[in-house]
Amino acid sequence: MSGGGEWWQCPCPLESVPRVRVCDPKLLDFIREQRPIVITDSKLVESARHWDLEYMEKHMGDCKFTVYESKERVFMFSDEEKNLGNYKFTPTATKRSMTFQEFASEFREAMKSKDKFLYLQQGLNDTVGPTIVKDFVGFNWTWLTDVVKALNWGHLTTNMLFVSMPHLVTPCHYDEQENFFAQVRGTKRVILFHPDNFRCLYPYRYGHPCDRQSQVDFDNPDYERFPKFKDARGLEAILRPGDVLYIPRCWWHLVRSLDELSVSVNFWYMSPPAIAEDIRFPLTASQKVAMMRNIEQMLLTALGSAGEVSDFLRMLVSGRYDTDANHTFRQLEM
Ligand SMILES: O=C(O)CCC(=O)C(=O)O
Ligand SMILES: [Fe+2]
Repeated sequence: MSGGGEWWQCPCPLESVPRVRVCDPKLLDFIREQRPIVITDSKLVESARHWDLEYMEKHMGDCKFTVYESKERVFMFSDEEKNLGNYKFTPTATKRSMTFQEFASEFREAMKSKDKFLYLQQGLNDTVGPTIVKDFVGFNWTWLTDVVKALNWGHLTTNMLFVSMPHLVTPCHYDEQENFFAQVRGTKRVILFHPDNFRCLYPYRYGHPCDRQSQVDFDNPDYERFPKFKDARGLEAILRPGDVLYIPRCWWHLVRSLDELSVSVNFWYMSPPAIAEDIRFPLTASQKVAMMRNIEQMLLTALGSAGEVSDFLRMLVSGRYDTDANHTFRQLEM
């Protein structure tokens, strides 16, 4: 992927994510309909507005943070523990553990030497210093709790803290939780795709360490391998301090940090519990994604290897479901 300060050209056509004020009566409808929006003026993370490198270095305490280090600007997420299919895969980023003070000093060093890139990504917990805890308690939980209650979402699972050098990229992927993504400092550009772009974005298989990530390199798309990527249609949002982006579950997103230092905190929530009687047919695109994952998981567990799953799916589909259904009917009617 390209780096530097130039404006990155996304290969897909993009429209803008609507910006909606916190007091707008349509806000909850957007979220209920699972449409991404940028919520403004919520003051959700206002109490963290002074979180810069110096402040965090002083107040984060001695706890350890997960920091990814890479020679490239692209930080593809991977998890070897999820490698149930025993795929051969070498991550480009190294996962390290360090205090915030160590991170801050390596950050400054790397900004000068430009020989490596660092991205801190850590779930916030109560091991951070008391001043940060106070800022965290000062988040606008009153607003958030009311919204989450009105939406009937499940519980808050994680507040991920992202501290990034300029022009780093989290490549296109989807998560399985609802996300309020709050920009604290600096600017981020987020590209989003509706879950019905699944066939255009070619996720790695379930059981691969890069599960839920697109295989398409957005800087150099291989249209021969991934021909439907041409049909992908996205949305884009520029997030500045105070903006909160709602990323609905199973929506694809690619995130680029733009300036000196970017600090973001997300709020990952479990979706409303799926009660069998409440499931409406036909399924929504995100429910289909969830169903595909369940099927892939079941097949990998039952058949034991990625190769067996491949053979099984081919046997199921070849000459049967990969042909035009009407064509088959016409032939039968003759
Ligand atoms: O900010 C980033 O780099 C990634 C954020 C993200 O993927 C998320 O919050 O789900
Ligand atoms: Fe994500």
